[in-house]
Amino acid sequence: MTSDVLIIGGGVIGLACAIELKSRGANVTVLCRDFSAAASHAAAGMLASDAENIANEAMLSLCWRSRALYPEWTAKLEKLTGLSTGYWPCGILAPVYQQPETRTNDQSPAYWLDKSAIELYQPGLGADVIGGWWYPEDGQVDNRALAQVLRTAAQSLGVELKDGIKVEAIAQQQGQVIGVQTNTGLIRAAHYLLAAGAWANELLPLPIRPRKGQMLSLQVPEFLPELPLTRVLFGENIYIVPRRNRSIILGATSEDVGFTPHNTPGGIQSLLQAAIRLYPQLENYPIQELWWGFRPATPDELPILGNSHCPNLTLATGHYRNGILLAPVTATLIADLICSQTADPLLTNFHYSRFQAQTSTTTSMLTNSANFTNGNRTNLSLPSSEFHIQDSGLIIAGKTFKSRLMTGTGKYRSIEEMQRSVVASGCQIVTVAVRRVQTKAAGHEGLAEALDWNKIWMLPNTAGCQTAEDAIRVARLGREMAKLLGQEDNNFVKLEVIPDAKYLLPDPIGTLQAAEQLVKEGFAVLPYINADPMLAKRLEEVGCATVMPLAAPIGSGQGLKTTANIQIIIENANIPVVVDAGIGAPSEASEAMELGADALLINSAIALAENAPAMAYAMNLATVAGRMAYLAGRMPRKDYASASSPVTGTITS
Ligand SMILES: Cc1cc2nc3c(=O)[nH]c(=O)nc-3n(C[C@H](O)[C@H](O)[C@H](O)COP(=O)(O)OP(=O)(O)OC[C@H]3O[C@@H](n4cnc5c(N)ncnc54)[C@H](O)[C@@H]3O)c2cc1C
Ligand SMILES: CC(=O)[C@@H](O)[C@H](O)COP(=O)(O)O
Repeated sequence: MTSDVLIIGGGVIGLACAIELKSRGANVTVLCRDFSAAASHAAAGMLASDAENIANEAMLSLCWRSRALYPEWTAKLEKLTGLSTGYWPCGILAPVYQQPETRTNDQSPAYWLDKSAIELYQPGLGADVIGGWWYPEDGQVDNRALAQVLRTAAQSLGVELKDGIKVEAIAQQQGQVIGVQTNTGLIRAAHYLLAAGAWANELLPLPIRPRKGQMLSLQVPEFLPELPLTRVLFGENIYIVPRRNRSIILGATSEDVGFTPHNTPGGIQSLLQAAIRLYPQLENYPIQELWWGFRPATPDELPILGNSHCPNLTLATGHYRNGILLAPVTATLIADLICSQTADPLLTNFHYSRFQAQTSTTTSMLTNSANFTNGNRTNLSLPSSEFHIQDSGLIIAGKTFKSRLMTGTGKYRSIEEMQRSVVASGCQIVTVAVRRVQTKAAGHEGLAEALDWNKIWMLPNTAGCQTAEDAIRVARLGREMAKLLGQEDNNFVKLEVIPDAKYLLPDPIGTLQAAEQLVKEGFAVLPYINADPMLAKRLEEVGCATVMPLAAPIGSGQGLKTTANIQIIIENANIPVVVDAGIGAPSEASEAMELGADALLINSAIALAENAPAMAYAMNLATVAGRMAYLAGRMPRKDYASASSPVTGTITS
């Protein structure tokens, strides 16, 4: 199937664009990994152009234009589907506890209400509220209802919606996108739109980071026949959004913790405290639901809209706190651009190139991997090819690494050999056995000082721990060790719980127990496991940052002995799968990457090679080659031969 426009991402932005493009005559397909795992479902749905006090003029214009489109846009969608979006131009009231400074943006219609006026406007506010701003033009939409309406509308218009499809890479050739590599194969279109929200930088090196927000909802008690709140309350570190269906949404925290899942007691407590201070009677309302989501944040907090470095790829992402509000205007501007090549002047303010000094979207995966040198140049001479496939690199717990090969530090004949091998491997993550460094075990003296931790990310591991308790303790020591070596924000731990000395096979139960505890303590946990798909899923569910299934026992060099199970793990994982242990040769490293592993951890095969740095270099190339081959898409296996040259036109006697 080839469509005119293929959209990556089915949040409100992808769906709103799909509908607009379809209504202008395009054939549209939307690929989405999971329609409900989206910021669009997690949001509060405020349309807060004025209450947000936006200082950037272009952004303010964009927000105003979008808010102005809302009544007609939602009316059309509701007519088409017969469903309600919950659009409610209810205004936003922003109570304050201290005399406010002047507003950054004095162009918005905003009215100051003193204490007595605000009490009349909204009875029941906290006693220490001294007044507040009233923004009559702002409002809200029920974002979950809106997402459902958008899906229904898209379907009824004939947009092809494909759920459960993960785009793994954007394939490019000669400056054009030639297809997207997915978990179900390569899919092609004439034009592509990237609308993958907080996950966009898994596909292109755009500076988008997830900004987690925790939320909860309460229910208006039955003994209150009327809604106690009929407008949004926008307070300090809290907003309270009353829905017409008697839910009251409270949000939201703003946390820079990567894609760490779950609600936390601290997060929910801070919301409840702020909400009760602002509107005390909420204290007694029943709690309905808790959830969290990831805002797609850019460094300047403005979206990335418009053309990309490829003429047939358009960008609509990075909407951060205002994506629900900005959906209609984004759809209009993007459809103008794709269908009529008309670029609204406003778009220049949101072009990706404003970040170009910090990030290059045209660097290829080959170039990235080959040139990464930990500060020392390796002598890699890979061909600079324009037939590369864009690959953003490996993302673990919100941190991006260009290299997909991790190495260890043990078993080398000398520190100097280890240093040269680490450089030749091109790796950016090196795992270190916390216990051995702490006890200065043979071969580990001076190890911590031997590598430049400004350039290499330390992955402390719990090698030598036989129980969950032991591993938890050593993980905490590891975090301190990383801090001491200058990596203040390093919360990574490679979790190994290994009671068995002969095969060094990990204890699945101890690993799961330790992982659960360490995730609660804020660690990014990378558990070493047997290649067990069920265990991998459970570890993902408790919030691990990766899973690290073994290819074969540690140090055995037996190669990929667990292929079938690793394949299942890869198929089902939403977190990176790092094949760890047992790889003996570059062909095996490549094979694991060809299967779709996100990364490899290789120690013994490098350290025990006759020429360790040369083997490290070979493993580097094999990792890149395997990844590239995976992204390029292997030809299907066939039972019979099929001639490579044409069978017609031969000379017959
Ligand atoms: C707690 C919270 C409160 C918020 N409150 C508000 C608010 O009150 N008002 C407001 O205007 N905005 C709010 N926002 C922001 C708003 O939700 C987002 O800006 C908006 O939803 C972004 O929409 P999107 O479609 O770009 O991304 P998303 O809604 O995140 O959708 C992206 C989709 O792409 C899919 N995807 C990602 N990668 C791939 C891939 N490789 N292959 C296939 N599919 C992929 C994901 O599964 C997802 O379904 C809030 C956000 C949060 C988290
Ligand atoms: C260093 C480390 O973490 C190893 O325990 C890892 O499992 C790699 O195994 P190989 O040594 O078999 O590559």
